[in-house]
Amino acid sequence: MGRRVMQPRLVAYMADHAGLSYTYSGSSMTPLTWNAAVLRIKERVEEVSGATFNSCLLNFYRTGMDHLSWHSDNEPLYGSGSYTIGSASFGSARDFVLRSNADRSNKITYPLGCGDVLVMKGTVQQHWMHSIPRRTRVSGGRISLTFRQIVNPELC
Ligand SMILES: O=C(O)CCC(=O)C(=O)O
Ligand SMILES: [Fe+2]
Repeated sequence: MGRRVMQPRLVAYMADHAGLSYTYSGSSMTPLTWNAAVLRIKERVEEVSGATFNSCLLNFYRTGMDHLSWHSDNEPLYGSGSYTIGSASFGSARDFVLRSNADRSNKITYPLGCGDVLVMKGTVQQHWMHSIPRRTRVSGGRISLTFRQIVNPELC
C-alpha cells in the first residue's frame, strides 16, 4: 500500500550474487555477500537436507515479542513444484508452528532449539503455512538462517 511498516524482527539477506535480490512486503533487499560463518552453516544444512542453496534469509528475534506471522514461502522464484528450504536455529528456543491450509485447526508445533535444523521439502509450501508466534515468557534472542534455492532469478 506504499506504507512503511516496521518488521517485528530484524532481517538480513545473503546470496551468491547481486542478481538474486529478494522482494517481500513490497521492498527489495539487495543481497550481502556470504559471511564465512554463514557459509559453514549452509554447507552443513546442505549435507543434512541433501539440497543446495544459493540464498539465505536471516531472522533475528530480539525477544519473545518479535515474531513472524503466518505465511508460506511459495514465491515463484523458488520454482512451482517441489523444492527444499532448510533452516538452522541459534539462541533461545522458539516454537515453529505449521498449519494445514485444508484444515486450519490442524497444527504441528516444533520447538526449535539452538543448533536445530528444520527441513521443509516437497510441496509443503503449497499445503501448509508456518509462523513463529509471539512468546511473552521468552526474553532471550533467537537467530534463524533459512536457506533457499532461487531457480528463476529473472523473477527476482
Ligand atoms: O525463524 C524461523 O525459523 C522461520 C523463518 C521463516 O519462516 C522465513 O524466514 O520464511
Ligand atoms: Fe518461512
